[in-house]
Amino acid sequence: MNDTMQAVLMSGFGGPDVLRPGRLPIPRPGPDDILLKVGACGIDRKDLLIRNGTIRKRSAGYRGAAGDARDDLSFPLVLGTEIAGTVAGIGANVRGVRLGDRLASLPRRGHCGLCMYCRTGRSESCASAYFIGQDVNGGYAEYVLLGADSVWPVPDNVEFAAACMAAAAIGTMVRAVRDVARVTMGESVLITGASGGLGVHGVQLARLAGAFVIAVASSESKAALLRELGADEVIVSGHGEDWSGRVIALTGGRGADVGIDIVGVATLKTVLRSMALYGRVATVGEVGSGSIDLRPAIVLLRRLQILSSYAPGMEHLATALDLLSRGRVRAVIDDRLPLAQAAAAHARMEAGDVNGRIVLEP
Ligand SMILES: NC(=O)c1ccc[n+]([C@@H]2O[C@H](COP(=O)([O-])OP(=O)(O)OC[C@H]3O[C@@H](n4cnc5c(N)ncnc54)[C@H](O)[C@@H]3O)[C@@H](O)[C@H]2O)c1
Ligand SMILES: [Zn+2]
Repeated sequence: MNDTMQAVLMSGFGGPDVLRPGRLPIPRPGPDDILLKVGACGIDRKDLLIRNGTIRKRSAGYRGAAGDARDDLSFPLVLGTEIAGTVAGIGANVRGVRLGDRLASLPRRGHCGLCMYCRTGRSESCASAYFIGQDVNGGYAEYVLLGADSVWPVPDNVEFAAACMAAAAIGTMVRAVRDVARVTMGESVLITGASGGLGVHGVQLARLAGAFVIAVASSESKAALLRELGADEVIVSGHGEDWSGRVIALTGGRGADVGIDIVGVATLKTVLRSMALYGRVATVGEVGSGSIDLRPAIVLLRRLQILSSYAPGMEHLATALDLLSRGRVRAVIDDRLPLAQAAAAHARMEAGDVNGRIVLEP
């Protein structure tokens, strides 16, 4: 094995041009590491937020010590949290993984396994977990280090370009649709940001749950794809418009039973206005600092529940891979690009010109 690898190096915060192809030593697995040869790495919106400086700090879990001052990210950094590939090296403490195994990863690792959250199936809230492609180098590279606590086997009939999305783009929506909003047969479900990486899978999952699906998208070409994926109705709207009247009309004057808001500041208020009495709203998007003004009466008088759907867990990753394998959900791949095209892919996502996920294939 040659001892260097191709990687996309982020030289600092800025526009897409801070991402440049370069070379790094192939990382050596420590005792708790799995060395993965990357088959595919999806580009998550979070990668853009790290690159443009919206997210500037390491996560609190990085050193495992709660209360430590959080350090600034250091450069060069390799982005990439949505990873699938083949095991190429195994640390001495890792059990249950063999060379050549095909694996997909959660966006984080380092779960302690002992805290209240780890022991109750909520390890996404473990204080010692840290992020791949933020705190440590990620998947925009030929090789990446993962943890045994962050991986799940990929079924033989699922290609890496689909498997890499199983955690963030699909698993997050499994949690939002099934566990948080608890969508049931016959309900109406409104989904914003529907043509993005999370949304295209959320539409399919809500339909799979038996719902009547109303998707919001920004162009007619995106609407056509959403209909093909199972959306019953698509509202085509410019960013910032109030389309709640359309939702009310499409639901016979009642409003939607469930709202899955994948955008955030730009849409949450309109989602709340679109809800039926007793509506449940799951917020998925927006880690920026913007805010909305909210009249508490709208929540009270409509008897609304506003819920958070934070991050996929291992069970969501496993379920997503199973759904892909059984053909119940289709991974929507906008484009497959070599590592050298990472900056161009970021530019396209900034322009909003993407249906589903762009996937890098080293
Ligand atoms: N809750 C979680 O665990 C979790 C996990 C992954 C991603 N996310 C977040 O979910 C969001 C979506 O992620 P993604 O990877 O699908 O992103 P994406 O870029 O693939 O898709 C975002 C979609 O939102 C639309 N959009 C963007 N700005 C808009 C605006 N102002 N008004 C209306 N529509 C707008 C875009 O056109 C696009 O269709 C991001 O905020 C991301 O950080 C959350
Ligand atoms: Zn823990």
